[in-house]
Amino acid sequence: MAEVAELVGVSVIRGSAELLADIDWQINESDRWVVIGPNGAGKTTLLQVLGAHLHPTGGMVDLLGEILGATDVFELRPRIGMTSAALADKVPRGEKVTDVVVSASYAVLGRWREEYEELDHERARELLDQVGVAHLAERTFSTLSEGERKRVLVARALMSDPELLLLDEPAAGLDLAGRESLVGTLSRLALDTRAPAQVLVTHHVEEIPLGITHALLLRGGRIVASGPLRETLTDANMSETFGLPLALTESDGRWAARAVPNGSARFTRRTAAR
Ligand SMILES: Nc1ncnc2c1ncn2[C@@H]1O[C@H](COP(=O)(O)OP(=O)(O)OP(=O)(O)O)[C@@H](O)[C@H]1O
Repeated sequence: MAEVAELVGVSVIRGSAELLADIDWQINESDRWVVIGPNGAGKTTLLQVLGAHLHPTGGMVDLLGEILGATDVFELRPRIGMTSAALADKVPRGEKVTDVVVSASYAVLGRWREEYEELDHERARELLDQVGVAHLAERTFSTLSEGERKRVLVARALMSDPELLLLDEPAAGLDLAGRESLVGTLSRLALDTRAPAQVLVTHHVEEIPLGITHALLLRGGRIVASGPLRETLTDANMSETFGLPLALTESDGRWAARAVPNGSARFTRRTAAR
């Protein structure tokens, strides 16, 4: 099984704040990971490291066979597809949807003087079709709804045929119908054996698409648990991650979580016993 990324003892420190500590993680070609954790857990920081946008303070990061710090990140980044709210904010006003997608071939945002081949445009249209927004290709990105923008950014992330796909809270801010529809699209992507290795960040187990194989739970910059999805996504691990007694249920591959009423005494006993 080919390895896509390996992190050994990774830490990120800013001033006196430890954003990430002791992160050991291996991602293989066929893996589809979900990273779950509360606000401020370090999820986005971890994704920034995986996207070669942030160099860690300590430890070793091997991305697609290249060691961060000893490789040209500008050659590495196009091999990694990424979506995030920060990226959406950087799309220039007035940018056409099809150009938001096609410009990913050069790992730039905002078309300027690059010359694209007709094949690139064809691929952009195919990808927009794959995520269900082909009809919006000629629209201006800033006129799209939140859900439509998220889909366009997934198409953009796939444009360079990446070997690793990073999705930072792809369903955040969507209404129920929008979330379910996007989770359906992401499920097809996760289940597609030809698709690249994937890492999806979320706060909510309800947003885990079908096809996700592994979970990494993060709290305070440290891994609480990581491994195959069903072994990792347990009541005990999730309760520790969110600091709240939680009960999880799974039905047909979709997950839900709720706080356990009067569960605090049980939770306190269990965590105190560690
Ligand atoms: N430059 C910085 N200096 C100090 N602290 C920082 C810096 N950048 C981020 N942080 C802190 O690091 C922590 C982790 O941030 P990060 O954005 O990775 O968390 P997250 O899990 O993605 O959070 P959220 O779910 O709220 O998006 C937060 O407490 C944040 O305030």
